Amino acid sequence: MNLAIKAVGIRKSFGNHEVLKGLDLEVAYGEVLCILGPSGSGKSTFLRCINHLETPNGGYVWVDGAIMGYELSRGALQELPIKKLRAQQSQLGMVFQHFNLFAHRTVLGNVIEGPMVVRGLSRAKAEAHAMDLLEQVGMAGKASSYPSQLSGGQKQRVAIARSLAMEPRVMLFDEPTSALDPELVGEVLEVMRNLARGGTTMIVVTHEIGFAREVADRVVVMIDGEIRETGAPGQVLSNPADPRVRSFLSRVLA
Ligand SMILES: Nc1ncnc2c1ncn2[C@@H]1O[C@H](COP(=O)(O)OP(=O)(O)OP(=O)(O)O)[C@@H](O)[C@H]1O
Repeated sequence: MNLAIKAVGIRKSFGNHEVLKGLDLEVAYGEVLCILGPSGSGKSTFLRCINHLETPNGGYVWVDGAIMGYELSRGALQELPIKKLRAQQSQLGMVFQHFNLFAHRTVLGNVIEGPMVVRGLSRAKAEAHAMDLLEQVGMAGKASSYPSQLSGGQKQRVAIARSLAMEPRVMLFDEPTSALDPELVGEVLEVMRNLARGGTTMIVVTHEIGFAREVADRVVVMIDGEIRETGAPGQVLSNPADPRVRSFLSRVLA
């Protein structure tokens, strides 16, 4: 069986600033991987390179065995035209720190938009599926509300349902709780915990060490554009081998 994600030698620079210094990562289907690390270590950039929201300057990413951003044409790799790239990207659900909901659409309208436009589902099918997903994230009762009528935690739960509606192979979360008031963090983590229990493949960039300890199958710690440590949460979080990882964790766990 293919890996869900395989990334090899991912490099990314902005001007002279080398943000990612050749990262390798493999994620199996059903796995939950949490990426931790200090602010500015390149976690978000890595996630954005995985789904080609940023084009890496070096290295390749495979999603279910297909190389992201390229196709083989006459024996050579050619960059994908934008339409094909968008189709590939839709295999990766992305949940951002800021929810990016359409303000002028209802909750239901937000969730059915992608499946109707991109997957070509009928309104009735898209609506039935969306209501199931809204039920799953505890938001079915707000289907006809507008985003401005929701709390941050509720908006993020809708954003998660909207990503799931595209039936992605992998869900990517980029600090999904860091813009939330502390009392709203728990409800979003609970939805993510349930997804993980249900077997969803997930890569989660997070500062929530407790969530990583409890839910992750594997934890990766990035420092200064490199993966410095990877392993089971118990081992990485309690007994890291790398001194810089030890120092980062002792700061955040203090
Ligand atoms: N589009 C961009 N243009 C220029 N520099 C960028 C861009 N995106 C990210 N960077 C820089 O890359 C570095 C890594 O940023 P990134 O957001 O990936 O870090 P992070 O580990 O996710 O940080 P945080 O935990 O604070 O979100 C930072 O120095 C940032 O300023």
